[in-house]
Amino acid sequence: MIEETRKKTFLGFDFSTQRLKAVVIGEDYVVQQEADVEFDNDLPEFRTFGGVVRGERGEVTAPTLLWVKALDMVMDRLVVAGVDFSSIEALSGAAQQHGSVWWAKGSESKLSNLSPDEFLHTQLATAFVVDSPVWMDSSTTADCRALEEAVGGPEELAKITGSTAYERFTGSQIRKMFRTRERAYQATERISLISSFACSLFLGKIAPIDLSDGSGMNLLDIHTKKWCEKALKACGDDTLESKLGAPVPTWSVLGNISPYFVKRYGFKPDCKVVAFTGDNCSALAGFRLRSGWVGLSLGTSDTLLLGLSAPAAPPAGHVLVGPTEEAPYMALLCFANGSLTRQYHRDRLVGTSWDDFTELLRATVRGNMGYMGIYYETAEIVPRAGAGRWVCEGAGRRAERPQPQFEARALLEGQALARRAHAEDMGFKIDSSSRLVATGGASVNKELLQIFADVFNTPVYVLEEHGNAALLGAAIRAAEVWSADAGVKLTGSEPTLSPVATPYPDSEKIYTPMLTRYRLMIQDIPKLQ
Ligand SMILES: Nc1ncnc2c1ncn2[C@@H]1O[C@H](COP(=O)(O)OP(=O)(O)O)[C@@H](O)[C@H]1O
Ligand SMILES: O=C(CO)[C@@H](O)[C@H](O)COP(=O)(O)O
Repeated sequence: MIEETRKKTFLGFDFSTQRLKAVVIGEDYVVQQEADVEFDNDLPEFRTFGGVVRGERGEVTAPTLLWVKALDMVMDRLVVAGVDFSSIEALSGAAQQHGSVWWAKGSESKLSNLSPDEFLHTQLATAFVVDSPVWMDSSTTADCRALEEAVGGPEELAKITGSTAYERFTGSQIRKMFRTRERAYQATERISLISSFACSLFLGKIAPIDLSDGSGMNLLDIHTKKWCEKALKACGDDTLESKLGAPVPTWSVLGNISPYFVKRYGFKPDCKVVAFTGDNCSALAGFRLRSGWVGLSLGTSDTLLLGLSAPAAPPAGHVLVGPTEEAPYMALLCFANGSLTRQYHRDRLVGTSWDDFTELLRATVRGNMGYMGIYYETAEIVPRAGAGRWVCEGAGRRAERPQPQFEARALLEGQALARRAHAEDMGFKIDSSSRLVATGGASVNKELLQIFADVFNTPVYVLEEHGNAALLGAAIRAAEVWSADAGVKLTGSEPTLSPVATPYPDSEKIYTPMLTRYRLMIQDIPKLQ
């Protein structure tokens, strides 16, 4: 490795559900500038709520052009923040997982001939055949069952692809498009994940899908790291493989940045674009979790993540190819009712202030005098269930009109109990070396993290450097992949973890019986088939 003195910086993006974030780090991995664009408020013309548009039968989509316009906007905000684009050696990114982008015929040629004098969104206005189905979509149950059957059953599909069929996974979404909108399918030149779509904008051509995010499709053989032929055949026609392109390791340098960015923003022509990946994969790369540590992403979804050394087929949740060479595989468990559900009930119970919600929580005790609740404002992924609310008192009776303070705690304790119960079903074991490492928008809420610490009976940490591990992970991956590729040593080191919540000594006594009650409660919830 050589040491160089010229200033080197790295750029990371996170195209998550509700906003687009960007960060510039130095070669010491210290954050230098950042910017973000919130879809609902900054781009109201797309009429999204929480970054998405909901249909009547579980369809959840986002207008693809919204993300392109958000990129135009975030780039301008980085300019205003004083970013010197000429010092950026490499960039990478993360994006919400599973969602698909349907590129119209001729769009790759548009991507490679962009005029630097105009915004991306005006030039790509006709580049997408349909809006993008996203991870909250629950409209493909029939396609999931058909995919499982075609591959030899749910266990076989899980053995091959790391997961039984899930509605939001891209394979069943593609199958639904092929089955119900065949003209749109046929008019499609390429299908990207949201991560590889975002990467394509920087690369000036369609970027390959990376193996880690590609494992969230139910189409990839996570052992051979190639598309599973039977799964492809079940989801589309013989053009599907070429529509997807061959997947690549997440740590690949895909090429130099497109001339559009060089001319419009002053990037160096040899600034490298490193493959983009899923936000949870990127968070895992940002966390550097040790054995026994679990990542807890509290973004729009609540997601639990852990690194694995081998691709064990999970009884619940998903196994993905890992995002770095050090983390060959990862396990993931995703709950759809995360921040937006907390936010909805905060608004209902006290209005728009998190401080007022905290006051409400403080009027209750840990264990909530027996009140427990399960609140789904959107179809839940784990367990598979439709929207609904189930609140009961200590004696197990349905609580008819619980006071707002009991509801506030029942919501948060119910969520944490669900995370623990289903993590245990996935094989997660708690011992004295366990830790939760939290990230995402809600990880600033100390009371919420205290509830997680108590329910898991495990200390909770956060990253000192940044509250968004997916975003920081994207910039660090750009730096590390560039460093290995260029043979140039960087000074950055492991992120620092700070403790934010420690379990009280009586936590186990309070929450173990509640865990049993949670398991009984979910048996009575009508499941989606
Ligand atoms: N103080 C807080 N307490 C709890 N949740 C919060 C707080 N501040 C922000 N949030 C939640 O963070 C969410 C956004 O998190 P973020 O990680 O940006 O989402 P995503 O990455 O999915 O777009 C919002 O929906 C909001 O409810
Ligand atoms: O579907 C999943 C993971 O399987 C979600 O976690 C999405 O990746 C959305 O992420 P956030 O926007 O909630 O971070």
